Amino acid sequence: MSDLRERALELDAADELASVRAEFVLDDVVYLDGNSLGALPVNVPGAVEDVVRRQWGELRIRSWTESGWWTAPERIGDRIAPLLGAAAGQVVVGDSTSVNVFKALVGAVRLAPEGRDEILVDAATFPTDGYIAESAARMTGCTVRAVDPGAVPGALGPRTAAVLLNQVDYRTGRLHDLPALTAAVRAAGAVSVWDLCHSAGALEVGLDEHGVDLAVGCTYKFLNGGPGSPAYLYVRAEHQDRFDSPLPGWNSHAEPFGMRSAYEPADGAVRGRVGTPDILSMLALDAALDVWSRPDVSVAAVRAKSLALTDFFLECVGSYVPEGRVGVVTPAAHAERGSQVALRCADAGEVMGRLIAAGVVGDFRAPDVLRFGFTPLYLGFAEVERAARVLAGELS
Ligand SMILES: Cc1ncc(COP(=O)(O)O)c(C=O)c1O
Ligand SMILES: Nc1c(O)cccc1C(=O)C[C@H](N)C(=O)O
Repeated sequence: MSDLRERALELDAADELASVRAEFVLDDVVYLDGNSLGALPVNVPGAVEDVVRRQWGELRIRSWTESGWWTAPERIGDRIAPLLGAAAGQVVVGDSTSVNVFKALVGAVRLAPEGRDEILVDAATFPTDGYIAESAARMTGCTVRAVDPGAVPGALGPRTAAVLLNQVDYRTGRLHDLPALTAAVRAAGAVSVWDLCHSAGALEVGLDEHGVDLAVGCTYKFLNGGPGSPAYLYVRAEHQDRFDSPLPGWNSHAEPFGMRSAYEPADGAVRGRVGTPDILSMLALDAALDVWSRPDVSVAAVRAKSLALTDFFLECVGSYVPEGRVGVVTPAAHAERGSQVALRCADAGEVMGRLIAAGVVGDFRAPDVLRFGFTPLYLGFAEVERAARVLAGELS
């Protein structure tokens, strides 16, 4: 047996999260795409069946109160909050990430001091954030400036109203310095908005500790909520009274069943709601979050294993893949690495097609990136070694 295979077995034997894999439905495919769609937790089908057959089928309308449907957005928000380093009462679940980017960014400009008219946006952002920033800017009389996150401190000025950044870049896997960038935005008197899609459930975020103003993220990646599961919005407690949502629906009204024509916003995280929550998806997510209640599962343990997995993958790639065949895009420094590894090669699209056919699932991001996501809750080191070995075979 090769040294790396032997070491993988030792690492698996010492892995304190190894038993968590049994909480997920998996097969012998090496699944390195949990940064796009997380795997199915075993308890979700039964939970969804109960929601459909009993709560909807038998209780029908009574479930809005008796099954807690009406308050599910803020209750599940409070379950996600500790994973983001947020105290209760600041996170609400609902709508897509795109919609929450819109609420957060327009809300951020409205929170900013009068007269500020520029929004800074991560130049490499996932496209939806950039499109929405343009529209939010048109609505609020701002202009958008695209900047590399590292250049944000130098770009901040008296005109900056809001800054929209990703904690982890979806393509490169680079982890940006959320504490330092948030502090710089705050010092400039502007309002920070973070997209946590590729960091929540994979690493510590520390929203409260680092003074983040607003944040959004999806739940179908490292939180394993299922395809299209609802996103979340964080509004820092100190801003909630002044948070002016651009989508004030009846669900965020102080008295929704008063059916009044005049809008009066609810207090707290509820102010981020819009319309009727997507209960089936939301309660699938609720069940998916149960894994975080295990005493052996914590964000710190997940982050430690994530770094060990990505370190080991990079070592295996370095050892198996012919020199110069791929470039490593993801930073080597732990402080700059999310929970994915991106490799660059000219024929990445075809290579990924062959890799998937060979039982190793990652994804391809145009024009030339092979992207591999590492979900520590269900991945083992032997799988990582196998993925690198199969990849090397497809590359030679
Ligand atoms: C960083 C980032 N933001 C936003 C989105 C899109 O969010 P949604 O399709 O849930 O609106 C994604 C992925 O789809 C993403 O990676
Ligand atoms: N949200 C997705 C979808 O609805 C279909 C396919 C993929 C996705 C993704 O999540 C893409 C992902 N945000 C990315 O980082 O590329």
